[in-house]
Amino acid sequence: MTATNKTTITSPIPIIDFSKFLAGSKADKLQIAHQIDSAFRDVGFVYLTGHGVDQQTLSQCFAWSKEFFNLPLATKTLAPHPPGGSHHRGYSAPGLEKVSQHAYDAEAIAKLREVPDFKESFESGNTTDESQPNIWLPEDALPGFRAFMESFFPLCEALVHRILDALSLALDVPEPGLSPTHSESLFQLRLLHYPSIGLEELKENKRSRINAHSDFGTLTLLFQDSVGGLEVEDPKQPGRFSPAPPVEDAVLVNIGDLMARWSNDRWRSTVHRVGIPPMVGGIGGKEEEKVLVPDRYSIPFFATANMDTVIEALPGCWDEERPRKYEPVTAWGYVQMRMAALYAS
Ligand SMILES: O=C(O)CCC(=O)C(=O)O
Ligand SMILES: [Fe+2]
Repeated sequence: MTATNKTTITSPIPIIDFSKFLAGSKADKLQIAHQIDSAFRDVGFVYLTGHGVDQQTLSQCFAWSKEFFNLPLATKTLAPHPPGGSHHRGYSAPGLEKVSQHAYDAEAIAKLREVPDFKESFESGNTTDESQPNIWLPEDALPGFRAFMESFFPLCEALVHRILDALSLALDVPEPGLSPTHSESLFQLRLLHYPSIGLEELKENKRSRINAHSDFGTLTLLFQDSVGGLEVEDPKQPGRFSPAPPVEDAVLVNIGDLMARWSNDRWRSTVHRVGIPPMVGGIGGKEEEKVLVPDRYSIPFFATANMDTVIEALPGCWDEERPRKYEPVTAWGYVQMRMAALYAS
């Protein structure tokens, strides 16, 4: 089954009922693990329903996100994201971060930053992560926000671990599988707000929502509101994008670059971007002149492996016919290289 939403936008991304993995028999678990494996091989993305994070909690998370971004700029900047890319926590105002696709030299990064992403974000990590302490607003600026985010974080963390269990089963990674490689809290919960913007600005590429990029960790969970606009590149036809519309009760899960490398490119780290939503004439929608593209809110949760994990081809991902393609690298060395490109100095 592939994804369709209420306005029948079709997408190449399959929808899988993860409750059959979470609570099913051994045979059910194996079946779901193989389905996820095949989605990650084909498109690098999968929708999971029955993922165990309840809808009410998710609605609350979106409501908190809206409240946060509705605060005056002067208040939001009381939790400022530090300059540079090594401490990825706190609030980033529109225009600060430009997502780049494998551009490491200063000139290439400067060029990408000419079309600013028009979005603002708030990042938080695990409360126990001493390498990147969280940066919160003073409690009285938005009472309850911190407590909610601290309670939402472990729900996403738990889901990532169960998806890693499924992947371990698919590859026959010996017990305890991949889950322990994510035991040290290198996760990042991001609240994203794309403010309402004139359609022409997006069409004429004066500003973008989020530029085409791949994620650079292992797995990303993405919860999105009903606005749409997320698009994924066809791995077989670079430059051709199809919609990844919001699907009721589903979390979208995708592979990041580190996991693609770890799997010896069995799984794809697919390029994606946020463009004009179908409802105002984006890919898959009707050509209609509306002046304003509505606000979009999304909540990605990024996972990566413990920094000392040596990333070298996983079992089941290489053999004589498919030799190992990459030198071993630690997760930390790899992430640092990618982060440096995010915030040009
Ligand atoms: O807002 C979205 O749906 C996409 C966000 C995203 O791709 C990212 O933050 O890496
Ligand atoms: Fe992304």
